[in-house]
Amino acid sequence: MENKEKQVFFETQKLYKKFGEVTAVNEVSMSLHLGEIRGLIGENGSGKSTISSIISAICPVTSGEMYLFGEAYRPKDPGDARNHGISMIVQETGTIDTLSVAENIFLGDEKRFLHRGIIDRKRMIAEAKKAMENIGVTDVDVTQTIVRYSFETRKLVEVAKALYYDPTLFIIDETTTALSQNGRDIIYRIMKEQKEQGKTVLFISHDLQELMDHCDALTVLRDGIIVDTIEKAGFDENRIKHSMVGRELKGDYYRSDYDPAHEAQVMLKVSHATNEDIKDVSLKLHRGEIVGIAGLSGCGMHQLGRVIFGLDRLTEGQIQAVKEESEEMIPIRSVADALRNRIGYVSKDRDKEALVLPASIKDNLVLPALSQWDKIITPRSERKYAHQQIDSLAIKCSSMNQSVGELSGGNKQKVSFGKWIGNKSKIIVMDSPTRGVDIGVKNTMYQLIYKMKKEGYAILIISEEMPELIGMCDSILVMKDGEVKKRFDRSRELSESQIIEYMI
Ligand SMILES: Nc1ncnc2c1ncn2[C@@H]1O[C@H](COP(=O)(O)OP(=O)(O)OP(=O)(O)O)[C@@H](O)[C@H]1O
Repeated sequence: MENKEKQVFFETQKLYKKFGEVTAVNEVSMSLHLGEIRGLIGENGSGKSTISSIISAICPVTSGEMYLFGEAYRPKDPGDARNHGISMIVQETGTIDTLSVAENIFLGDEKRFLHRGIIDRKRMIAEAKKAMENIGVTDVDVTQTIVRYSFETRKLVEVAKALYYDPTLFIIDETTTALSQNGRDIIYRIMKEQKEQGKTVLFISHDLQELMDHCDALTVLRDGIIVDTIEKAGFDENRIKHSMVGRELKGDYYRSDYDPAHEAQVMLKVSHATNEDIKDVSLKLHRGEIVGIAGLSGCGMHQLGRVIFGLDRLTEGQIQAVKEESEEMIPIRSVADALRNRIGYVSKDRDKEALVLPASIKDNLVLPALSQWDKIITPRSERKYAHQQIDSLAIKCSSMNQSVGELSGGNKQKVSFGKWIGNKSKIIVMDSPTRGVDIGVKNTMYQLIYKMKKEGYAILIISEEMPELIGMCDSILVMKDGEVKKRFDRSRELSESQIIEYMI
């Protein structure tokens, strides 16, 4: 049932989008009202990003019409959409590494600072500062290159950029699950402010709870078709889940035992690890153990994952991994050391660090396995391996030869995760492993992680999602200001608030 009291200002009629043989969006007709926060939910690959990209003119439509305040709306490009009052935050990083924060904010709109044929940099910097302050972020130097900042800060720069243009429709595509609680709170506050000003937010997320908490209505997509639109009064977790996947989701979401036991053998040892982001971090990861790392943005947890995989260097301390079939500990100083010693790493920044976007799904899945397979690799064994991963993770694709860049965000994440499963890596660092993954597949991933524990893998999960850490880990280390402040062992009584106390 559509909300009748508020004014409809935006409509789509029979939007249709095909990518080759794939129908991503199928006759989607929806209306948005002024002053509402509308959630868009659906399984990975159900068409959410495609619809938003059509609305914001990032992606051309195959057929169908859009109307803005009753007038036909056919934007030529994202700049044109922005001029019509529509801005979007994309799921992946939408910023350019080599540019400064200010240049990123005004990318494509530099002409607004043209003065007698040259760009007035001073004014650009002042406006960029203002844009950041508008969203309540004051600790970013807008003259610095954006690559110096964390994933979260880069996302907030995109938010500042979108809001600078005072959009009537602000589209947020699956951004919050990549943010810490602090970053999420900024987004929630902005959504509320937009609503209070009589503007509209289209909010895409896989986190049912946040959708139910913050949205006025939810539109549910399945295979490119709208299957339901539910007003707040009718929000019910089971109804939404059922509507999304078309079946009942049963069983335990996380592991059901509370036994933190693991084997005695140390697989990974971090001793007094120190660099500009982390301070004197020591931990041990045993065979068959899952250790979680919790913390707020800037606490150093993502950087800890990077040093363990040899991506970042230490100034003091060391990382050691056990040598295969022995007790000997080998120092890890580079990615090559990490791979040789069977360490895998699911990066949070999947497009830049985890995947080769133009390469096929098969090649991406097989790549890390190649250096570790000891038998002869044939095209047939590669295909068999890729098939197994695609099936077990329900990767939605037209074939294993499809390029990863064409997949939906959640399906890319499944490839990034699948790369390290089933090969010979025995120590796996997972940074935000279920980012952007729908609830059905999240469940499969948790079962796989648990199975890996039982098979003797040593797993480190770095995550902003506390229920995931509490639900899956044998112990949780809480980081703050680069240091480990507290350790909790798995227990039925452990709660989010106990952990948060040490994060802030
Ligand atoms: N550039 C592209 N080329 C080919 N297929 C594409 C392209 N972009 C999207 N698709 C396909 O369109 C379908 C819908 O993808 P879309 O990204 O809209 O899904 P989504 O609901 O946003 O998923 P997620 O929750 O994983 O982000 C998927 O099957 C996807 O593989």
